Parts: sequence; C-alpha cells; structure tokens
Amino acid sequence: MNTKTLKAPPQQSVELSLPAPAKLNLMLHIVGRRADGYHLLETLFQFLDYADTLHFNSRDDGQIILHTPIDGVAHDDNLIVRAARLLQKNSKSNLGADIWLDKKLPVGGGIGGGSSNAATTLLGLNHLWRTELSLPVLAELGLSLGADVPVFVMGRAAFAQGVGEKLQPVDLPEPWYLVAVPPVSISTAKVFSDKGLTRDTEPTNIRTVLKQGGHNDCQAVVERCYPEVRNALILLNKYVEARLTGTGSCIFGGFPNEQQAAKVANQISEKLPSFVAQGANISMLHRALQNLSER
Ligand SMILES: C[C@@](CO)(OP(=O)(O)O)[C@H](O)COP(=O)(O)OP(=O)(O)OC[C@H]1O[C@@H](n2ccc(N)nc2=O)[C@H](O)[C@@H]1O
Ligand SMILES: Nc1ncnc2c1ncn2[C@@H]1O[C@H](COP(=O)(O)OP(=O)(O)O)[C@@H](O)[C@H]1O
Repeated sequence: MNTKTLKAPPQQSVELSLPAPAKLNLMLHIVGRRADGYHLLETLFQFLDYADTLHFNSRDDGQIILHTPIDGVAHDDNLIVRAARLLQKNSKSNLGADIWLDKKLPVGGGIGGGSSNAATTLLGLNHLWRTELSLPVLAELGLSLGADVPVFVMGRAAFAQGVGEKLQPVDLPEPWYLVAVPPVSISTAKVFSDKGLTRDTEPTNIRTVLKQGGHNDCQAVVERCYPEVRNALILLNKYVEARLTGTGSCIFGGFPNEQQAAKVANQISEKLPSFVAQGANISMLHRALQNLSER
C-alpha cells in the first residue's frame, strides 16, 4: 500500500468531512466509586470551537481503513476504527469506510480528542451509511468506547453524573477560553488510580453548580505528579484564574472576548504553547450536521 498518497484525503472525492471538537470540564467532582472501579463524577461539559477534522468515504467491501495513524496507537485500537466497527455490527451495515484524520487536539490533554473522534465517526458513518440509529442509541453504543463519548454524541453542553453518561443539557455563557497545552500527555487511568485522589466530594446538583461553580478533584494529583502542569498553572494564574480540564494535561481560563485571550496567549507563548477558542453550548459537529440536513 502506498501510504504516502493516502496520508491526506483525496480532496475531490471526499464524501463527508466533519469536525470532532474539544470539550472542557468546567468543574469535575469525584463523588464515589462503582463496584467495577469506575469513578462516579459530577462534571460540567462545554464544547470548544476547536476541532480535529475527519474525512469519510464509504466502501462497498465492508473494510474499515484509517489512513492516518496516531503515534503509539495501533490501527485496530484507534477509537475511530473501533467506533466504525461498533456501528457496523449494531446496524448490520455491509458498507465499510476509508477515513482520514486531521489531528489538531493534543493527545492525552483532557480535552476529549479520542472520545470526540469516536462520536464523530458514529454520527458521520450513521449519516453516510444511512443506518438511521437515533442519538440516544448512538450515545449508548459510544459509552462502551469511553465515558466521555455520550456527551459528544448528544452535542449539548451538559451537567453530567454517573461516569459521565447521565446528561442534563445546560445553557452556559460562551466565553473565550485560553487553553494552555503543557508538554506532557496524561493517562486518564493513571490519574484515576492514584492513591492520593480524593473520591468523597459531597454530591451537588446542577443549580448549585451553576450558581457557585466547583473545582476539579483531579487537579491536586496532576499538580503533584506532573511539574509541567504545576508550572503552567503558576504561570497562567498570573493572568487569569486557571484550572485543569478532565485529568489534564490542558489548563484553561475564561475571557470576555477573543482579543483579551489572545493577548495573554501571546504573553505566555515563549514558555507555554496554547490556543484560543470560544466555548460552545452546541457542538461544532452538531452544527455541521444541521447544515448538511438543511442543504
Ligand atoms: C476524566 C474525563 C472527564 O471528562 O475526561 P479526560 O480527562 O479523560 O478527557 C472522563 O471521565 C474520562 O473519560 P474517557 O477518556 O472516555 O475515559 P475511559 O476511556 O472511559 O476510561 C479510561 C480509564 O479511566 C478510568 N475511569 C474513567 C472514567 C471514570 N468515570 N472513572 C474511571 O475510573 C478507568 O480506569 C478507565 O479504564
Ligand atoms: N482517535 C484517537 N485520538 C486520540 N487518542 C486516541 C484515539 N484513539 C485511541 N486513542 C487513545 O486514547 C488516549 C486518550 O486520548 P485523548 O482522548 O486525546 O485524551 P483525554 O482522554 O485526556 O482527553 C490516547 O492516549 C490514545 O492512546
């Protein structure tokens, strides 16, 4: 196979291109643990207008081929390939797909790149293959791939409970965020298995969170284990109240407009890479699908 020619999608013949946006956890409380070891969370998810892009062409032979590998992730382990095969199995579709990924979201950054790639694959191929599974069915399928997949499938900013699958949509302000990317990739499983992680925050509710905010229980562990993140927080906190998203490594702060966020991004740029993006209550993926259905 000539991988060189396959690295980029064949521009003219791509049937469908869709974004796979990032998320932030504006707060993340750990309120307990299930018998299977998974943690019970309360978290506020908001999307960012900042995304990977996935390109899809359908195939008649049923094969799923991802042409753009991610370093350190085997083809068949990639959440894109796993999501495509899961949809194939559950829809009994005979079709396959050629898929290309333009990766922009940092891997292991706590902004949900892998889960978002999986959700975009489920919704994208559901559209391309005309398999017509409903969003709740796709969200349930997605949950078997990762705790974060359902929120990306549903596409609405939400207060989440359980392991992240019990979703209550919320309307939040949509500020501009500066998201700093410390030079480290963090394993979610490693943070959740840390002995020092506190797992006993009092359960709260959506109204209290919207009024009083919250914190991220993973932050203390990540600050202790990763000096890159600790130092990034010290730096960004000089300009704005900064917090970890998910299990890290990314940290973020909110601004009333793009200019103010970009100014700080510029001021820290020599020490800390970052990007600026607006918060979104409806994900870019859902806005793109809406546009398709209106065409
Ligand atoms: C912590 C959060 C917050 O949004 O995000 P990230 O920082 O990973 O982006 C998520 O709950 C992560 O969701 P996701 O990245 O899909 O995690 P999964 O693949 O399901 O789980 C990875 C591993 O983390 C642990 N895990 C995950 C979720 C959870 N509620 N409890 C856990 O204990 C388990 O050990 C699991 O094997
Ligand atoms: N398409 C994908 N994009 C990113 N990571 C993936 C993908 N498929 C599998 N992975 C695996 O999922 C892990 C978590 O990645 P990612 O979703 O970027 O981070 P986080 O869970 O911190 O938001 C990666 O380290 C990688 O091993």
